[in-house]
Order: sequence, then C-alpha cells, then structure tokens
Amino acid sequence: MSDLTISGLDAGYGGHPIISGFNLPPLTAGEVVSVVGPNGAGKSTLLRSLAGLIPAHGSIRLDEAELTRLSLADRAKRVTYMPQTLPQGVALTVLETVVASIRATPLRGAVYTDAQAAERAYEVLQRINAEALAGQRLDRLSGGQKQLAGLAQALAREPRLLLLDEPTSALDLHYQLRVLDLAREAAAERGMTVMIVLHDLQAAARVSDRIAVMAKGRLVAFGTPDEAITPDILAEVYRVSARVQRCDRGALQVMIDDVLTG
Ligand SMILES: Nc1ncnc2c1ncn2[C@@H]1O[C@H](COP(=O)(O)OP(=O)(O)OP(=O)(O)O)[C@@H](O)[C@H]1O
Repeated sequence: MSDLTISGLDAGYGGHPIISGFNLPPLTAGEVVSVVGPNGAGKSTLLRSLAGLIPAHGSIRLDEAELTRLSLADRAKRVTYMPQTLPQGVALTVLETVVASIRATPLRGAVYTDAQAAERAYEVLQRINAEALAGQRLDRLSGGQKQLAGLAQALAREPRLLLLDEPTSALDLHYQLRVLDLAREAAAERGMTVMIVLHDLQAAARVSDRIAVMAKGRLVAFGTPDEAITPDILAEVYRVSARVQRCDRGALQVMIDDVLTG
C-alpha cells in the first residue's frame, strides 16, 4: 500500500509558480525522507504546500485521503509542519506550548485531563532530552532551545505526516544527531511518514531511508542515499566536484574537492 503519493503538484506565491508538475514516488508509513538541494530550490515551498499553508494544485494522497480536498482543520489532524523559525513573542512556558499541541490533537488531546496532558507533554520533552526547558518561557530561549521546543510540539501531535523544515540548523552536534535519531524512532514506532529538509548531506544519509534532491522547483534525483548522493548529482545540483564514499563503519561521507565555476 502506498501511503503518501504526490503527483502533478503546482505551488508558488502570488500566482508565481515555484514548483510545477512535481511528482514524488510513493512513500510508506514509517519512512524517513530527506529533501535536500540548493538555496531557493523550493524545499520549504514543497513542505508548506503539503501542509496546506500555501495554495497548491495537483494530488497529495495520504492513505485514503486526498489532502487538497480536505479542510485545513482536517488536514491539520493528519499533517504537522515545523517551520524553520518558530513564532516570536510567545509568553508561554515550553511545557504549556507542548500541552497546547496535545490539546490541538483531536482524538487524544480531547480525552486527557489537564494533569494527563501535562504528564504526556513532559514525557515528550524527556524523549528529546529537553525536560530542563519545561518551565522556561519560549520567548526567552536560545535559537537551538526554541528548535527543540518546536520539535516537542510537533512530535506531541503524533501526525501521520511530519514535515520538519531544517529542524537541526541551530542545534549543537549532540542535539543534531539526537533529533535526527528521534525522527527515525518516531517514524518507526508510530508509523509516521517523516519528511525533513536538510542541508547537511551526511546527516541526510544517516537519517533517511530515501533522499529527494531538488533544484529549481524540480525533483532531480530520488532514491536511497547511495542512489541520490553521487558525484554526478552533486556536480549538477551544487556545482561542486565531490567524492562520495562509505567509511569503514558504513556512514556515507561526502568530500568536496572543488567548487565548479563557469
Ligand atoms: N513567502 C514567499 N513569497 C514569495 N516568494 C517566496 C516566498 N517564500 C519563498 N519564495 C521564493 O520561492 C523560491 C523557493 O524558496 P524556498 O524557501 O522554497 O527554497 P528552499 O529550497 O527552502 O531554500 P533554502 O534552502 O534557502 O531555505 C525562492 O525563489 C523564494 O524566493
């Protein structure tokens, strides 16, 4: 059974197309897919269009539902988008924002007492080693701490499709790896499909079952990390001369030799 299928997707801003006729082979529940590509390739636009945050035409099928035909409220029950930057000026504690996320999750949120929702929110924070942030105000956190809080809010909703837009850009090395490992765990244990925009190709290879490489609003390559991250594709998309190899522990490594000019 195919769980997420995107076909003929057009999306853009103010009538100006950024993505057009975009197709992605079917993704299955439990799968982690990274979306990589140069600045301005349309990665965030793709995620925003899947989340219903910008107008889009075409087909986005998630399980049996055609997302483009659902109301935003029904779509939000299935899809959660974590943006690159969280809203400013939220004077709530991190725990309160995670509780609000749980409350906004139908089925589960509605049946919890206040104490149960707070307990569940604390568990989610513990899961990402961020329980120390529980009592801190969101608007007083560092950039990386805000990202962790945003991730906790997103995980707490337990969506079918979780869209993470550069979720590790402000995180230190430990939390980058931790957050990506958590995304994998969440996908496997809860049967979510997770799409993550990343710039770090080695991190993308580590976390992903498959990688989508985008450039200029198009899908340039899609496949396992070994299929999608090749010297030819890196030269075409990023204009760099690179070597790609597996280290003796199996991790994919990308070595950049030169920037291609001309
Ligand atoms: N709100 C907006 N209004 C108008 N154009 C936009 C808007 N957001 C993005 N764009 C344009 O859409 C194109 C794709 O942007 P997008 O943010 O999707 O790229 P990206 O691949 O996520 O880039 P980056 O890696 O730099 O975050 C760019 O040309 C950008 O200028």
